[in-house]
Amino acid sequence: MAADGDLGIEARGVTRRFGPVEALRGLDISVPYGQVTALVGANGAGKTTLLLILATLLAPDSGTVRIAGHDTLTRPAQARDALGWMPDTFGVYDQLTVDEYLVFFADAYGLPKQERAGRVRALLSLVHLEDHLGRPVHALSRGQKQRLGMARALVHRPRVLLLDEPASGLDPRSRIELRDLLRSLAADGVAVLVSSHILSELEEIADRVVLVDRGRTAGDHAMAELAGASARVAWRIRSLEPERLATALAGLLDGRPSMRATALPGGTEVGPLTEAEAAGLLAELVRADVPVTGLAPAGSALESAYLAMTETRR
Ligand SMILES: Nc1ncnc2c1ncn2[C@@H]1O[C@H](COP(=O)(O)OP(=O)(O)OP(=O)(O)O)[C@@H](O)[C@H]1O
Repeated sequence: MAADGDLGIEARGVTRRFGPVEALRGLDISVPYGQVTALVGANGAGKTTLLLILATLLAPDSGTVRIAGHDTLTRPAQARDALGWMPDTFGVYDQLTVDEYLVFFADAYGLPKQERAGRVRALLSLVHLEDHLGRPVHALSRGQKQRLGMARALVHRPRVLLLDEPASGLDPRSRIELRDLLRSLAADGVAVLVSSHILSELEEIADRVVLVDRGRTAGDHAMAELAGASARVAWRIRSLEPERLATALAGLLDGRPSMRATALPGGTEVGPLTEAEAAGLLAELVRADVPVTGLAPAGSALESAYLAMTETRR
């Protein structure tokens, strides 16, 4: 566990209500510097509410929030200086050009005038929007707006970065670039907190996963622990004789209700299994003379872990 001084974000016992809805019910979260932490949870779990509170845009009803060591209630300006925020929806500055938009935020953060033009150019190049200089923001596509939002969040070189669903509108290449950018920011010591429903992507980006369930923290895990050899995931098995495979699997899985076998166009999905269990299953299929031509993990380990964690609580 990281020491207090290593934490870019530290929130304790955060509650927030909207009328009768208890969006947050005593949530705790710690986000260390130098790591990407993923925030995952079902629709309505409270992720956006938490991010808005961390970004000082919404006040909690109770609890404490520290950004880069600054209490957001007593030292909001210092907290804001330390953090970059990329919301899931874009702002209301559509009439500005792409560069005017970034200059506006550079000014708002008090960037010295002589640094401004260089910083704006560097940011546009970082998010691959340099060809859009001078174009109005409203003429950008959704994904391009998201990339501009990323540049905006980084204008003042924040030590803490909050991103709400940053990959939702991005094309495949931009997603890979976002992943690389977040990894390099973490390598530079930034504390990154990113919420997303795309678990297979988070698996490649995040060092840690915080699971939010109905307004509370329901788990805090190192990705290596969830996605390592001991993680249980679904496996895809191919056979020259699918019917024989199905019969053998039905026998082998009988009496193991937590295990499923589903025939899919690309093979039969079986699981969840650890690597050792998958190897054991393969040996049994071979012993039963099933002509197996392939066995490989299917889907994402984080997805399986998420489904297992949310299942056990219902
Ligand atoms: N401004 C608001 N007024 C009323 N209720 C709200 C408001 N904002 C959020 N809520 C409620 O608070 C709960 C948490 O919402 P929140 O947007 O934080 O969830 P989320 O985890 O971000 O969900 P999603 O994955 O769908 O984006 C939901 O029940 C939602 O309906």
